[in-house]
Amino acid sequence: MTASKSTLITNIGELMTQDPARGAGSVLRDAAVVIEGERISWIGPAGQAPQTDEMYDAEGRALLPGWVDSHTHLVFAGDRTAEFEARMAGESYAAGGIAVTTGATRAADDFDLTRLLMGRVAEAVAGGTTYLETKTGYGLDVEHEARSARIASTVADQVTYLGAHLVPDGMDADAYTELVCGEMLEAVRPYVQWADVFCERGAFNEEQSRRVLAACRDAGLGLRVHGNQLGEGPGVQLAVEFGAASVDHVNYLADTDVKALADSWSGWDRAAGTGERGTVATCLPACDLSTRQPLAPGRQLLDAGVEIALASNCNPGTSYTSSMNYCVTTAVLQMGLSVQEAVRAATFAGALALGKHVGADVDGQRAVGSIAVGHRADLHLLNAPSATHLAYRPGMPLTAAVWRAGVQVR
Ligand SMILES: N=CN[C@@H](CCC(=O)O)C(=O)O
Ligand SMILES: [Zn+2]
Repeated sequence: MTASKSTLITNIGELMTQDPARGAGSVLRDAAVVIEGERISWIGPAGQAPQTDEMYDAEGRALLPGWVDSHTHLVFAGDRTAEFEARMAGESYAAGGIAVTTGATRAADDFDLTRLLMGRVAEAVAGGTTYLETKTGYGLDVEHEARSARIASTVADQVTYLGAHLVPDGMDADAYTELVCGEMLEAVRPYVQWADVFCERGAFNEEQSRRVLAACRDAGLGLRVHGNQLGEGPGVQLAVEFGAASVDHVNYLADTDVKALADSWSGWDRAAGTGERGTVATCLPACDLSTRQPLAPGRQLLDAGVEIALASNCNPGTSYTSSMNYCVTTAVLQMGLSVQEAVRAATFAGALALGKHVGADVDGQRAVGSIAVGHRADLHLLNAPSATHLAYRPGMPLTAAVWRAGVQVR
């Protein structure tokens, strides 16, 4: 066996590790990092760095963990510009638009769907995303959900089954829910790690959502929920009750929802990043802006003790961007998060939402979302001396270089 190539990234002006184990030392100055193969093998002061095969001079710029985008819908064909234009002219978002994308997705062949997905992942990676979840949900029959799951599994790091995205036109909601929990679940099962349900007015009600979550849990899948996007509803409570890893959107929360989420984290030490984890509240600010919904109450949730993640929700209906830089910028400028909090939400907490946050070699896969020895070498070099520039210089092209599993991909 040949030894892995080692690369020293040195002269890092600000190294934001997002490793809670480092406590107050989680931001290092004049630092260096060594990558060996796909993993991080050393972190420390630049002056004490070991000899390596190769060297990369960061020229005093800031190095962060690569973004972990824990919520995307990238397996689709077609275009919804007209719907977006109507929304900008005053229409509100409704779940029914999903049917338009379903028609176009079913009509695309495997080659085109794969090409479109790969192009979108490449865009995300070029923007600093190094670990990415994506969902089915634009197939909505057994054949096309299974095909979406299979194609997604060849490109994304993790795949979520979202057969329960919309009841297809002409189908009875209960009969469709039955299909989602039975034959469709069996067909996608080899390709997916997670299941999700769009628990919302116009999509799946509480009872149907409960059936989907129970069936998918019994099939051994991890759970996530689209909840409380368009109004208050049962999504958050269901997610907590089922021990879902994440509930996403969380725009309209009753006090009891915030309490349920906070209670799920009562055994967790946020500063140390250890303990019994709860249900992450995943905020999707790009979606909130594109649908003109109030931004999710990220500040309130953090203050209540909830771990919040930021994700792009890249999809053709409500959020046609995979820019995590943009999500972080918005979280700081408009949601009241500090830069540290926003970066943590888009890295460490994203990994938490996908179960990939602690230790190395969890289930044979390395942890992501923080820069620590043994973790996957997923790194994002900014074209700026500090992460603060993400909010200070909104919209600027701040991604200078990206390493994904140890390979420089940009
Ligand atoms: N809310 C449900 N699903 C997507 C939107 C899907 C669509 O409109 O195509 C979301 O997360 O926003
Ligand atoms: Zn979504």
